[in-house]
Amino acid sequence: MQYVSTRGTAPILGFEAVTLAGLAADGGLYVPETWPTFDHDQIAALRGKSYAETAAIVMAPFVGDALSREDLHALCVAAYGRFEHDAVTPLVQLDAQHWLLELFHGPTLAFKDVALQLLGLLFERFLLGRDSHLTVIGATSGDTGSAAIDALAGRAKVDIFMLHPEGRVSKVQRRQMTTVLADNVHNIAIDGSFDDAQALVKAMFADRPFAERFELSAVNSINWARLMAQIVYYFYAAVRLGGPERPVAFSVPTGNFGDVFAGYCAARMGLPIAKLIVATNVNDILHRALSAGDYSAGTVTATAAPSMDIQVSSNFERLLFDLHGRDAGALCAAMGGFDRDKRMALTPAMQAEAGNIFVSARVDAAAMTDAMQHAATRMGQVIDPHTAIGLAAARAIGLPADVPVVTLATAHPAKFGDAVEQAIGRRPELPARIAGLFDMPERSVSLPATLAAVEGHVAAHARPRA
Ligand SMILES: Cc1ncc(COP(=O)(O)O)c(C=O)c1O
Ligand SMILES: N[C@@H](CCOP(=O)(O)O)C(=O)O
Repeated sequence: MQYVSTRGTAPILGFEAVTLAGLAADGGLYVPETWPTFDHDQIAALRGKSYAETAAIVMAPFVGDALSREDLHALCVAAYGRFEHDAVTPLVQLDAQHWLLELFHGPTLAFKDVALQLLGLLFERFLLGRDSHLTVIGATSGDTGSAAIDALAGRAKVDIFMLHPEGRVSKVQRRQMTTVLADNVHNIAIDGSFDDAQALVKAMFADRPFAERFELSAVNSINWARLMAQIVYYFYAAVRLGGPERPVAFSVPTGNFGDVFAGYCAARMGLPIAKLIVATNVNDILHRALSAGDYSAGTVTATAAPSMDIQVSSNFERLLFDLHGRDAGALCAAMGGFDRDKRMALTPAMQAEAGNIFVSARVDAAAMTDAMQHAATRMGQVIDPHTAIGLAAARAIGLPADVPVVTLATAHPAKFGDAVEQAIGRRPELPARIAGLFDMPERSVSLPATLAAVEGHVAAHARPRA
């Protein structure tokens, strides 16, 4: 499998190189040159397979000859061995039509572990025997940071610099990052929003001498390997609910458009998906884009679902690439306009094409609270604010009763204890794996959200290419 950049001028790469590269050198995002497909029988054959087996089968076409089948399976067994549920991503039935897909049984209690536990192992494998040292740069609104730090802490050939918006992540999220004191972990609290942090990451990649000197790589969903690993749980859940015979819908709490784009990839690969519900909070650029063609960024509003407080969603570019007929020139012009004006109009034809698979809903604070209360009192489930947004959207969209609707439960409620307590009057207990978090010392530096300040800090602490 080869990978092409959405901007069309970066080198075409294989899986190993694309994993280590993160962002493409032309500022674009890598996507598979063609979508591999699974036919009805291949999907049906996934029934009864373990999560690790399913993962190895679904990811094999993307990995190509970069790893043998046995090696890929062994890495999946190791990555998912750290999850606390035998099913890795279990389904919980809520009522006759609705299910939760619990993605938070990994080490840091959010769906990010599903991809990042594997990515940490892939980095290690691909760096083996190379005279190379990666400098991983990441931006987080809370969950990617903790999951990436857990996956990379102490690894000899990687340093990780993680930027989070100061004061805009939950206390548990912050401490999951800042209490990891391994020498190769560098936490940076920036004076700005997640969008500012993400823009700084992209600016560091765009500074090619800097990017090459420090061998930059990415752990955000700009890295194709992140999305690839997230495709698996769509297959895993769908076959458990009657797929491929019965199409299943998924409701996805959405910020950077990575998780729901993984669902789109699954659909492109042949998985019968009835609809992908893009659930946003009041930071609703994606809802406006999909429902009215208005892709225009406003200012970020801080909410009780901070991991979705995003206006400029990186992975939307991957969808736009397909909506532009994979014409990189047209996409570059559109993205150039968006960078300049902070707005882009989707044509009616693009809206119609996206509407074949996506539908969207905007969930405000009251509807989110209502969903948390409804889940707790009527369904016996304590859910986190992000999951609540997915569930509220699933109920608001109202798909036909014979379509099973799976809401992705993206984080454990204990990560957002204050918000959960405020909504349902009871605080979720901290799970054992993070019980000591509030007794541990923290390490982080605060920096202004400027390229000079952040590059200066990275340069002072990273290991440049020999
Ligand atoms: C708990 C949680 N839910 C939902 C999201 C949104 O996912 P995505 O950014 O892939 O759209 C995030 C952040 O990525 C998150 O941390
Ligand atoms: N919500 C995310 C934001 C970064 O998203 P990513 O999927 O691109 O890494 C977070 O929790 O950090």
